[in-house]
Formats: sequence, C-alpha cells, structure tokens
Amino acid sequence: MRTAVLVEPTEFELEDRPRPSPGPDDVLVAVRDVGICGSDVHYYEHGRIGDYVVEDPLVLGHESAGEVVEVGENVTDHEPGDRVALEPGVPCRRCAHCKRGDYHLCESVRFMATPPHDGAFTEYVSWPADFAYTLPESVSTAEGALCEPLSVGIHACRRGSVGTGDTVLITGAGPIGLMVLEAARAAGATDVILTDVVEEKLEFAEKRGADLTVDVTETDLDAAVAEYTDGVGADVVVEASGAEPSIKSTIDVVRRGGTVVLVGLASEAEVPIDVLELIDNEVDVHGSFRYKNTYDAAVDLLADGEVDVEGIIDFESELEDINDAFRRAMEPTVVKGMISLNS
Ligand SMILES: NC(=O)C1=CN([C@@H]2O[C@H](COP(=O)(O)OP(=O)(O)OC[C@H]3O[C@@H](n4cnc5c(N)ncnc54)[C@H](O)[C@@H]3O)[C@@H](O)[C@H]2O)C=CC1
Ligand SMILES: CC(=O)[C@H](N)C(=O)O
Repeated sequence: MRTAVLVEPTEFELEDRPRPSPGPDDVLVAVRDVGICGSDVHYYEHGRIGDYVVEDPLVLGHESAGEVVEVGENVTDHEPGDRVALEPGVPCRRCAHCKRGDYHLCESVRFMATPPHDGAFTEYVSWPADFAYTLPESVSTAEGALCEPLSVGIHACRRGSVGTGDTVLITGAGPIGLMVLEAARAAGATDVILTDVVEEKLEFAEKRGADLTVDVTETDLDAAVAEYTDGVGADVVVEASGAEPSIKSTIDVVRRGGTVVLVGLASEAEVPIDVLELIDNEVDVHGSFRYKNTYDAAVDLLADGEVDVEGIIDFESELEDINDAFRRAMEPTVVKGMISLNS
C-alpha cells in the first residue's frame, strides 16, 4: 500500500508497505481523507514537538476517515462498506485515568502520528473498532476526518462549560479557534469574538459568523472586549493560539467569575500570570487536552447540520503530492489542507 513516510524534516518519501490485517477487535479501513494538522506541519518542519522527537521514519496524519474493508472476528458493530471517522488516540483501557473515564489522559495512549506511532497518510489503517465511528450518508469522509479538530473544539467548550447566551472570546483564528467557534455556537453561545494577528484569518472568521473580530496588532483587546460587553468581560475565554501575549491577555478579558480554557500550546512552558488577579476575580482556569467522548457528538452535530467543518478546507491534494501540500499548508493564510486517497 502507498504510504507517505517522513524520512527527515521537510522530506516525505512514498513507500510501498504491506497492507495490515485487522486484529480480532479491529477494522481495516481504506483511508479516504486526512487533514493536515498544525502538529503534522511542526513535525514536518522541525522533526519534533517538545519531548516528542521523530527518531525513526514516521507516518504523519491523525485527522482521518475512510471506508471499512474488513472486520476482525470479534467485531459486530461494523461491516465492510461502512464509512467511519477514526478517533486517533487509543488508550490502554487499564490505568487509573482510563478507569475513571479520563481515557484521553492515559499516559500509554497510542496516538496516531505522535512518535513512535504511525498515522494515516497511508492507504489502509487497522484500528480498534470502538474508535471508529460510523458516518451517516449525509456526512462526507472529509467531514469525518475533521471530527478530530472539531473534537478539540467540543472538549474545550465542555471544559469551559460554555452555555446558552454566553459571550465567548477565542484567541487565535486557526483551525482550532474556528472549531471552537463552531462548538461554542452549538453549545448556545450567542456572542463569539475572535482575535488573530493575520487580517485574512479574521476576515474568514467573520465570514464564518464571528460577531466581533479583533486584530491584536492594531487594536487594544481589553478596550474592544470592554466596549462589546459593557465593561463586564467575556464569560468564557478559550486560548487557541499558543502565543504568550495572548495567553497572558486571557485573564484581563474574562469577566469576574468567568472561565479561561487553555488549548494553545505555548512554545515556552512557563508563562507569567498575575495570580492575585485570578484570585481576586475568581477566575477558573482549565487546561484542555485533546478530547474524550466527543466523536459521537461531532458526528451528530454534522449530521444535524449544526456545525460546518468542510468550509475551513483551503485545498485538497493527492498522497503523491504530499510534499507540495505541506509546503502550502505552511502559508500563514492557509487554514486547512487535506490529503485524499483511494477516491
Ligand atoms: N490542547 C490540545 O489538545 C491541542 C492544542 N493545539 C494547539 O492549539 C493551538 C491552535 O492550533 P491551530 O489552530 O492548529 O494552530 P494555528 O497555528 O493554525 O493557529 C493559531 C492562530 O493563532 C494566531 N495567532 C498568533 N499569535 C496570536 C496572538 N498573539 N493573538 C491571537 N492570535 C494569534 C495565528 O495567526 C493563527 O491564525 C496550537 O498551539 C496547537 O498546538 C492543537 C490541537 C490540540
Ligand atoms: C497538539 C496537536 O496539535 C495534536 N492534535 C495532538 O493532539 O497531539
């Protein structure tokens, strides 16, 4: 099977690898669509993200969906022909975190495209059947693949308890910020503000329904939020840029008693925060790591037309053109590139 392998930073090679056989509890999936995530681009450019280092050739891609072509002997809830979205992190199912239901925090999780685990830029993937979610007719496999970043958005909104009538401020209008926008709307937020430093990203966010966009290179965010909220501040702030100034700004723009959800990964682990302000204003600060139990919700939201994920796709490329696709994905105005296979 054709497989794109990152052999060194900025170099994919196409290899012919043996097609896997599904284990007894697995489905074999012919991959149809795979999104290019910011983390894929980071591994492509730098060969590492923090402590995760690409030491051996690695298959990237963790936003994937495709068609079941074979099922393992114990699998009863899938059959060949089903179209499925693959949840990319499979936990050990036995540790304390898994047992308390926080399977996304499992320290032995096998997460696609995170060294040393291969991902989905390949023709076939064998994957545990219970981490493959059937897509209804109305949901495309491209949408199925984008259940992954949508899941990050859903989980962030759940962490922030976003509710009906809330004003939500999202810092960073990349794919994650835009998926938080979709999830926040679905959760009932009536006012959504997005920030960025790239004008085109903000124009796009506005087209996708942001009520207010703020270019933080030109406009004072505190003043803009104060004006929009009559001096109260945002109910929930979701940080989705990873930029240090943006992380710091979250506690200035959240309302007293509001919630800050940190999603963006800062390049430096330590970001100075005014703790007295947090205490005085009773701000809840939550980390948000990937997601748990979001795929069913993501598929339902797509099937009901409550969210749009396909609209963030800028371009689709074939597996053979993956090097070009990654170079294109690195352009600052591009939101989402997709790789299509087996079509
Ligand atoms: N916690 C988690 O589970 C996950 C975290 N992430 C992280 O979330 C962040 C967002 O992911 P993507 O949307 O894929 O990244 P991205 O890099 O495509 O988007 C980030 C956006 O933030 C903007 N930005 C940069 N500086 C800014 C500033 N000072 N204020 C406002 N906006 C600013 C950029 O122009 C860009 O549009 C990244 O740090 C990524 O690593 C991504 C997936 C899961
Ligand atoms: C941090 C990322 O972008 C990636 N999606 C991951 O969950 O590891």
